[in-house]
Amino acid sequence: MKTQALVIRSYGRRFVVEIDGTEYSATTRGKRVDYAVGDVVDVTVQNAEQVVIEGAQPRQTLLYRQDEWKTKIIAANVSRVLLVTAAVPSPSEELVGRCLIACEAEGISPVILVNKSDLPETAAWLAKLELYRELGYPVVPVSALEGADAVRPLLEGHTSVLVGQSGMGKSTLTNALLPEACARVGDISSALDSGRHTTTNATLYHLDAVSQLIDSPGLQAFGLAHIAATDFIHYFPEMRALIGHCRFHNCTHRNEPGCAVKDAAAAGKIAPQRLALLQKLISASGQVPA
Ligand SMILES: Nc1nc2c(ncn2[C@@H]2O[C@H](COP(=O)(O)OP(=O)(O)OP(=O)(O)O)[C@@H](O)[C@H]2O)c(=O)[nH]1
Ligand SMILES: [Zn+2]
Repeated sequence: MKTQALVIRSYGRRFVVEIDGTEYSATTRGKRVDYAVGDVVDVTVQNAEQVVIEGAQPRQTLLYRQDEWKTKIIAANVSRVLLVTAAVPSPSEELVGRCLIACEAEGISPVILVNKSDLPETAAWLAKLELYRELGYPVVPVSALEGADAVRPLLEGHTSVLVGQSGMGKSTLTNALLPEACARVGDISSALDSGRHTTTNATLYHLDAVSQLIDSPGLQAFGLAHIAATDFIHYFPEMRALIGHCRFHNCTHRNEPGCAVKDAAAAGKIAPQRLALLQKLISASGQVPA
């Protein structure tokens, strides 16, 4: 029987999909394995436990990161990214900036969750993140240990994904947010989890009839090699009005005279770390802007 299914768990090469609330273990045809949690896929049902994925329906959004060599899909069809940060252990502001750019590039609305608000170290980290609130990104303090209720209203009607460095509290948040009945992982997932070489890439949970939450594994870097050098500036909201105002159309905003972006930074209108990130992304892209 052929039908459609939702990918709810990814192990890299194997998947768990859901059809009408029932989980199936899924393999793919041939070498194609680039399916992601959140994908709606066409499947052939083989028996009560197994399906084969034949292909994917077009995606509304695809959140992924890419270094020089490798693409890492985070999730498909998400409408909201919850960027989970915390004052401990050692948050990276650059990672926050990069994740925001990935969201902007895909047209997904990001929210910065500042977890562990119960810790005294949080105040200083919140002060640093004030810049991002000024740029228009919601910055929401929360304590997963104390209940995570501040997050609930953000999830209604969305497929949301938790993204962030290891140890920031994504799993703790997920557990705090899940309705009691969903907290346990289904039988198929448990069976695959206990197998060999099963790196879980992400898991989708149903919060209610219209809201889904995807937990993704911790990341240490956020490669943006899929974005063209000249496109980066479009994803910095504070720089958009300056596009086309540099003297050179292929300005790298580094050493060129008449650079509108550097002038704005010198006048205090653009934060130094934002200019530095733009310059770094353009250099790292290795592409000479056309
Ligand atoms: N004080 C405090 N500690 C928290 C809070 N949320 C999580 N933690 C702790 O932070 C540590 C990491 O939490 P996890 O939920 O495992 O973090 P994670 O982001 O899922 O980490 P990865 O699985 O490596 O991606 C654990 O020791 C949690 O108990 C919080 O709100 N307050
Ligand atoms: Zn410039």
